[in-house]
Amino acid sequence: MNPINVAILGATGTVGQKFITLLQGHPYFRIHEVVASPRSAGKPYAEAASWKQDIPIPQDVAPMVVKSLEDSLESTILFSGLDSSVAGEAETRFAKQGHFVISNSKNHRMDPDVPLIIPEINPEHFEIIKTQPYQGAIITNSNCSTMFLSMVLAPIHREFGIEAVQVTTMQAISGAGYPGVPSLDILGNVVPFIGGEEDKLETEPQKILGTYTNGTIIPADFHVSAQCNRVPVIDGHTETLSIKLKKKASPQQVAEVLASFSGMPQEHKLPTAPEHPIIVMSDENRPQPARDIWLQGGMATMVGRIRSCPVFDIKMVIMGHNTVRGAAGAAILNGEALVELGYLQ
Ligand SMILES: NC(=O)C1=CN([C@@H]2O[C@H](COP(=O)(O)OP(=O)(O)OC[C@H]3O[C@@H](n4cnc5c(N)ncnc54)[C@H](OP(=O)(O)O)[C@@H]3O)[C@@H](O)[C@H]2O)C=CC1
Ligand SMILES: N[C@@H](CC(=O)OP(=O)(O)O)C(=O)O
Repeated sequence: MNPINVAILGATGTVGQKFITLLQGHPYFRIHEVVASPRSAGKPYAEAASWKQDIPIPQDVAPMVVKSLEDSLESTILFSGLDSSVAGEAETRFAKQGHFVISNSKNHRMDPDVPLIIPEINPEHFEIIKTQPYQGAIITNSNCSTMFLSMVLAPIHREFGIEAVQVTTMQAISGAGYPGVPSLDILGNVVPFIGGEEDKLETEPQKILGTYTNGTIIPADFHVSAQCNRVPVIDGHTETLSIKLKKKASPQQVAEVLASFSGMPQEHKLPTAPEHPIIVMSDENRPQPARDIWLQGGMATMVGRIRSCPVFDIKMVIMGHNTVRGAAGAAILNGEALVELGYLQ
């Protein structure tokens, strides 16, 4: 396959930098354009970005002149890590122009004709892009905490049915972008509020686990109650859950269903797919963000402490890399699925 040219929208940001890192040597995609705010536009990328990754800025990207949202773009796929203040209007405009926009931003996630894709769970939802009034399309991935939550709820819901979920998050500071949360607010502290986050966790999983019929996504019918906290961890969102099941199951049965879960990315061996999307850990003090986020290249959801809940039925701890599986890696996997399933004609 000839490499497909891609642009990174919001290329200088936390998610944008992760896109650039993860796309090095990608077998399908080649970075052709980088786009950011008027503050960065016109500068070489290396000068515009406050680079925070563990590898140097790739040599082919460093001298690229940053474009602005007003420029016309040449790339087929636009991976978007745009600030949500500008993502909504810009992504619509680019889709109208014929680009395939694969977005991390919240703006279009709940639009009725926009799929909210986790390809292990709902690749059939891609079909809805045919109903969009654009020459191109908009495809979204979920909020980062929703990603790990949905990944474990999907196999449990399929096997046992879910009535209700209570989730409490401990979210890393990289989730707030750069420069993000001031150091004096977060060092030695926990902030029990992340604007808009609880609403996303309470609505996005039902759309992802919903049923696609006749051009509509009918949301799954369980309730989620979420409480979200920012904690002084650099990368890795941890969540504790209690789940009320429709059909009773033992912790052992739940663990088996989670450990054996896989989907379309694994069947098609997509380049960014983790071999095992869910890793069930047996040590009683795992998963931990400082130890476990890079398992399966940062693309897995780690699960531990699966046990009975005296109030609901089952409780557990889950964790994943928020800027990889929770953001850039998820969007790249969606791009690979889009290509593999033949939607990019
Ligand atoms: N961090 C995470 O873990 C996750 C983030 N997301 C979402 O991804 C998106 C990006 O997040 P993140 O990378 O953390 O944020 P950052 O604040 O780190 O980066 C924001 C990016 O948007 C660009 N931008 C800001 N204003 C404009 C503008 N007026 N025109 C064009 N570009 C602009 C910035 O460019 P410049 O540098 O020039 O200002 C920068 O490249 C957000 O919508 C966020 O909600 C989703 C899931 C997880
Ligand atoms: N709000 C998330 C990151 C994020 O930007 O989410 P969303 O894309 O849903 O706005 C966090 O703070 O960790």
